[in-house]
Amino acid sequence: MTTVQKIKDIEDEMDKTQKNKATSYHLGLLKAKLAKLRRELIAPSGGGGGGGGVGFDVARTGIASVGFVGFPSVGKSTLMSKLTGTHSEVAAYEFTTLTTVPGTVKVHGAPIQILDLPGIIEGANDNRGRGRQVIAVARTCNLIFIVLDVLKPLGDKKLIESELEGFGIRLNKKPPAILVRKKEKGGINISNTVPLTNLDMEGIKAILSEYRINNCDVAIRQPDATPDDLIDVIEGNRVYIPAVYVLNKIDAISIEELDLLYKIPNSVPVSSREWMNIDELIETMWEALDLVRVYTKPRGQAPDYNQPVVLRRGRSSIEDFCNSIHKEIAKQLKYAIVWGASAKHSRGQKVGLDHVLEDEDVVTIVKK
Ligand SMILES: Nc1nc2c(ncn2[C@@H]2O[C@H](COP(=O)(O)OP(=O)(O)OP(=O)(O)O)[C@@H](O)[C@H]2O)c(=O)[nH]1
Ligand SMILES: [K+]
Ligand SMILES: [Mg+2]
Repeated sequence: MTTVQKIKDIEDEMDKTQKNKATSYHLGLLKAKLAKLRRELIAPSGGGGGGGGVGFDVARTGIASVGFVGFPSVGKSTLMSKLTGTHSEVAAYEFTTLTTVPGTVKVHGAPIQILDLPGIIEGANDNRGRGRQVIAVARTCNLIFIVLDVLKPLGDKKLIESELEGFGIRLNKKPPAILVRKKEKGGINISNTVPLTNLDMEGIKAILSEYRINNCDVAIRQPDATPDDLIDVIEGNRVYIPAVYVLNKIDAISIEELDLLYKIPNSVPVSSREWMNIDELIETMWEALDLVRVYTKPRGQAPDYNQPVVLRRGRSSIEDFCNSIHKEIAKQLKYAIVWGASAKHSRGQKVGLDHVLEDEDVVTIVKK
């Protein structure tokens, strides 16, 4: 039996199994088995897997990258070309784009790399089409634009999501607040700081046993944690990436139809070809990227608002700020003065290397 058939069998059995207390253990086992098979499926039998393959790996530039994922001919290249001014072939036939095409767009002073990708088809993680390479690139992006054709958005949305999920990409989700610490002995210890709604002891035990984990501490701090969350933590190779649903070709539908589309969370309706609502799309991109702009103020002078130093959230300390200007600066720092949201007061706060900056802060570096 092939892995794909085995997966299908388990999915069928899960569909047939009623979800209740008595079946928690059984369902937990099935879910863990399924996760292991899916891993087998995407693990490369020869060459790469995580890597892109010829033409898929492109040089990364800019502070963050946005990957365009979608079925063929939904308008990915039309959008990317107009957004960045970089040429990427557009045509009415499917699979016009055959490789990663990079471009750059400057948003609020920050250069953002845009990666136009080939269309994917259902069964991408079964390596049909170029799905595997496309999704491998998507896995390394800071934001994914899932581009949908408004004439068939909902069905396509589900399919694309499940292709990405199959590759360990978790969209618009935080890593689960679950800790699994394996030990040499002592059996299994499960503790939860919150009442659990989707996970019970039987289910947890089944999953651990399927992974042959006999000694460990499990600490759960998330009330709605699911068996899949636990499996994600055990598997450990998941990536958590924000996604925006770009509903393209709104020029082809009526206002009434458009009203319904607005109900899809994290979505922006646009027309790439007619350049409709692109401003909202860019603003949404900016917010989803969650970048931190820092303006430099030389001592005794006005801040330079034209050339922000752009940092990523979580890597926005004074040290990160110094390093992004020049490797030596952090060593020479006596202290920094900060104005803005991260500062305790408006007079300018004296801070050290580990101070965390916020978007639009102003910084003066004082050297030793
Ligand atoms: N009506 C309408 N047509 C569009 C829009 N954007 C793109 N198209 C058309 O859709 C077709 C496919 O556009 P592409 O940009 O090549 O689509 P793609 O997603 O890059 O396609 P592949 O690279 O083949 O996956 C072309 O005929 C475009 O002119 C839009 O906003 N409205
Ligand atoms: K096309
Ligand atoms: Mg294209």
